[in-house]
Amino acid sequence: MSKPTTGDFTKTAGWLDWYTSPSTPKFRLPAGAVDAHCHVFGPGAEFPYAPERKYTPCDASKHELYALRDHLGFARNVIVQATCHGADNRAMVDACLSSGGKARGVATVKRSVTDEELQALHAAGVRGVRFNFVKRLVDFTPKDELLEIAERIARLGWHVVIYFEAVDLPELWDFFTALPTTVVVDHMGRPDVSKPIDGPEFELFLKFMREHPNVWSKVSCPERLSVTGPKALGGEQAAYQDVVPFARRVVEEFPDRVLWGTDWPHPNLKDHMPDDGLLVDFIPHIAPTPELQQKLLVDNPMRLYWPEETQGA
Ligand SMILES: O=C(O)c1cc(C(=O)O)oc(=O)c1
Repeated sequence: MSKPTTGDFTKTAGWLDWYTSPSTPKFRLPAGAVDAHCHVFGPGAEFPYAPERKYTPCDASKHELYALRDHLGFARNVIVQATCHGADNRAMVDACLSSGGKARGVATVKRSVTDEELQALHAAGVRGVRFNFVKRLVDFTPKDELLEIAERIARLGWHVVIYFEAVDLPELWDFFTALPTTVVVDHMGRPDVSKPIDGPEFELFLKFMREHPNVWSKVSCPERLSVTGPKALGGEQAAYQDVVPFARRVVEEFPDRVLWGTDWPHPNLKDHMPDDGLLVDFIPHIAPTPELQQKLLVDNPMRLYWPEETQGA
């Protein structure tokens, strides 16, 4: 992979660029595996970053994403709109459209989006919208506005992806449980993995999934959640051990409602940039059997993003 650029933009101070020479994973992904959470950034010269953004990244183009997909052994991608592009979905849509059917997308839209625009997003491969509640990433959007969007996209058969931090789940509970669609939680709702797995915070998250069969979770981002590591660098085969019990618990209890993604190009990491090949080697620690791996990496994302290929299967 070539070196990242930033076009006319100046990166946020301390920005870490993606890892340019990922190792070849030792773990062999099942055929048809989907990287169900990744992003594209710009390139800024072609797809400018949004004026309201909270960070300015390095560029991370569709070409780099496809190269990573092929290198790691994934068959497809789900490209999630990154907050640095606001509700301007052009970079994500362009990446979906030029993937030859190998990418689907999750968009960010405003209440003012027209039905024609939603139809165009659908035609490009978008199958969900993302609602973000992480305060360092976005400004607050009123919940009645989000509910109105959710009701409109439900008619298209799309789902809602939510990103929030564990401490905020009690306050967001009523809103999340009122959503009329499948609801996919980013990065397990960001548990504090230094707290006990059977403590009240993670128990609330498990209860959220247990009591609401429309709620799914991405068991992604160990590199973001880990406190004690070790880091996925230098050939480490047992990275982020403190995250393993949390992710494994979700995979084992809800095997048909979990997704996995690289989160490339890993926005806003402060400590280190992981080797994406070693991140793939993390998967069998949290999904230890071939059956769980098949569901996590193939069956579940295909059911959600390419249902037309799985119906009747
Ligand atoms: O934790 C983050 O900083 C982060 C940011 C974004 C985004 O800016 O869209 O997406 C993610 O999945 C994670």
